[in-house]
Amino acid sequence: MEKELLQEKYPTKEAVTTEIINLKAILSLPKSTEAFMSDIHGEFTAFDHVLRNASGNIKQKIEELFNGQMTPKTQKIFAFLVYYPSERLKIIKSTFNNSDDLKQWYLNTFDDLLELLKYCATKYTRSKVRKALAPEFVYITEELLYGDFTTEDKHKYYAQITDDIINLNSADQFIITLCHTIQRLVVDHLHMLGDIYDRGPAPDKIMDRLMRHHSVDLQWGNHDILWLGAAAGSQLCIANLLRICARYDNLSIVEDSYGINLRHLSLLAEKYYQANPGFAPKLNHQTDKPSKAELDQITKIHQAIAIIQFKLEGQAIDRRPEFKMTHRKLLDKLNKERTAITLNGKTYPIVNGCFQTVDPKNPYQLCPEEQEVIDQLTNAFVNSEKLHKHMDFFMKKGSMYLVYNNNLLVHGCVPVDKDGNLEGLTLNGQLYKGRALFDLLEHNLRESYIYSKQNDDLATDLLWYLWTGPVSPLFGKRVMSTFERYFIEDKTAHFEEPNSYYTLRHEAWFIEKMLQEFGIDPKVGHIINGHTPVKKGRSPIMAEGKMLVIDGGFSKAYQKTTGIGGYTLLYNSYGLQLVTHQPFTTRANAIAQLTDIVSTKRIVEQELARKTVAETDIGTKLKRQVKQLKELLDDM
Ligand SMILES: O=P(O)(O)OC[C@H]1O[C@](O)(COP(=O)(O)O)[C@@H](O)[C@@H]1O
Ligand SMILES: [Mn+2]
Repeated sequence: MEKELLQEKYPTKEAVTTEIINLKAILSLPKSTEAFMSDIHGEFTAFDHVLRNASGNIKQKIEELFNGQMTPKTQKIFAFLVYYPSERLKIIKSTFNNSDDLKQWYLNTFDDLLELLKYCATKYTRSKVRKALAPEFVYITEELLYGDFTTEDKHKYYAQITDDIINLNSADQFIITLCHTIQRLVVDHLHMLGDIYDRGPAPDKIMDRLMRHHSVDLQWGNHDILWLGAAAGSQLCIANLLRICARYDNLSIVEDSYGINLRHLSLLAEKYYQANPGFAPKLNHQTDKPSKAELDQITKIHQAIAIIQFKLEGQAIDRRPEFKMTHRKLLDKLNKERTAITLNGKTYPIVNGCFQTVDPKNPYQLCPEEQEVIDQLTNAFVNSEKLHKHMDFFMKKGSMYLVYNNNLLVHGCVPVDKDGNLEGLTLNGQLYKGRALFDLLEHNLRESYIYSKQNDDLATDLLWYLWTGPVSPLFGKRVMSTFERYFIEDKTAHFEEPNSYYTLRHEAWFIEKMLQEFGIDPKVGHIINGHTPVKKGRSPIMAEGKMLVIDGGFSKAYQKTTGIGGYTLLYNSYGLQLVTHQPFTTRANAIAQLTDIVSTKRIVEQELARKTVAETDIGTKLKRQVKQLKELLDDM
């Protein structure tokens, strides 16, 4: 802060001294808990559950506090009240048949919740706890929380407060807000390492939830870029996004949640495409039950938008030779009959072909109806109010990477060659690699988002590059073999060669080098990635604990690969811990059966002494403020 501003804010010696004491007290508090999650892929209910149980932390705190006083079963019932207060209150209350018993239950529950809240609040200043309380209950909660119950008068006074809460019918609301405050205090800050969108059914609800979260940052994932790109007017992103929504039977997100009309696309699909097993949507058999007619329609839309995508990609590759992607132009490699394709000297038969709108003489040209459809869609995406609400938030809280408390947070990778040298992208004669590549891509993304009317300028094309380009840090593979996966049976043609980063990241020297590139002390820092599901039997902890991969498969489609339901990484004053979650079934089931999904917690790194706020990024800022205040005091 400027000296003049400080002087204005703290005009007297007393004011300055008080603030210095305040700040120093905060610096000596234990470091608060950060949670890291990644690759939620539209699985809102599982995500919401993990937020509510604070990645298993609430259960642990209840254990620490009430072991010996509550049986494990009572602890579980209590924990679920904290996670789902409204729903559990209804269930619990229905078990009482007289008001006296209910009143006793309320009194006991107030006591237990206040004790738990007090325990969770020890790390924070009173002012921070106050901010986490519902305004209408601040006064009462503070009285009960910090009150002195020793004298008889006081006792009466507190009994009066709790009586009033019950008699004025505020007991349920009081319990609900106490539970929410506990949820909020247990994890102080949330990092989301990308891929909120695609595959699962409710990314929009995740965004709504995040927008209400008290403290969050986001690192963009390759799938999120498709939605940011769509809002920024990138037709390539729109086509890819719609293709994936059709593939996972999720078109309703686009139509119902974001109000984008797909009628034109559907009419085009109906006109040109037929049933085709290669384009039948992947269904989540627990929740999806489309009719035969709906399935037919989705299958046709899926083909129509895939072909538009392949055509638009060919055009972009020609427009941007600097992307070095000519090998990804595939429509012109089909034989005349469109029954075979020759790639890298090898000919493969085509299965499930649907090239009826592809003109062999001009394969990348959209037919007039396709052009009309994609233009209409672009207009709809660029103008969707709800989409912009979510994407504005993504822009505000999001970035390509984040350096936070000595950790580097990146969704995918830092592109390198096989020897671990930084690999880059040359644009207008200049090579961008490492941190500069991330900064360049972020700069262009922000530019393109502001100027959403343009849809084939470099900044907009770079959004598509982020999704699929050979040196994209968010994608991390040489090619995305979407075309081959649809039309070629031979699995060898589906291979997507990963960047060398993914082999090298097992080695400590390499991670140290990458940390240095981002200005982080390699001795204490870590890299945290999402993006690549950690396969069954493999460890998410690599390079002597310096590299952590937290894509544990929140996405149902990937749970077979990972064998679990997802990871959360926690970083608190004691160190780093990795929490494994079991697959989540349904919210109703969790509430009724009290099924928690936390299974194990693994210590990644333990601090020798408990870490304090002084040792964090915020601590550094506060120390700077203390220094300035001391200088001010000297001048007074
Ligand atoms: O599982 P699907 O729907 O076939 O998608 C596979 C595609 O997804 C990708 O893995 C990208 O998505 P992720 O970021 O989730 O890995 C591509 O590399 C691959 O071609
Ligand atoms: Mn990803």
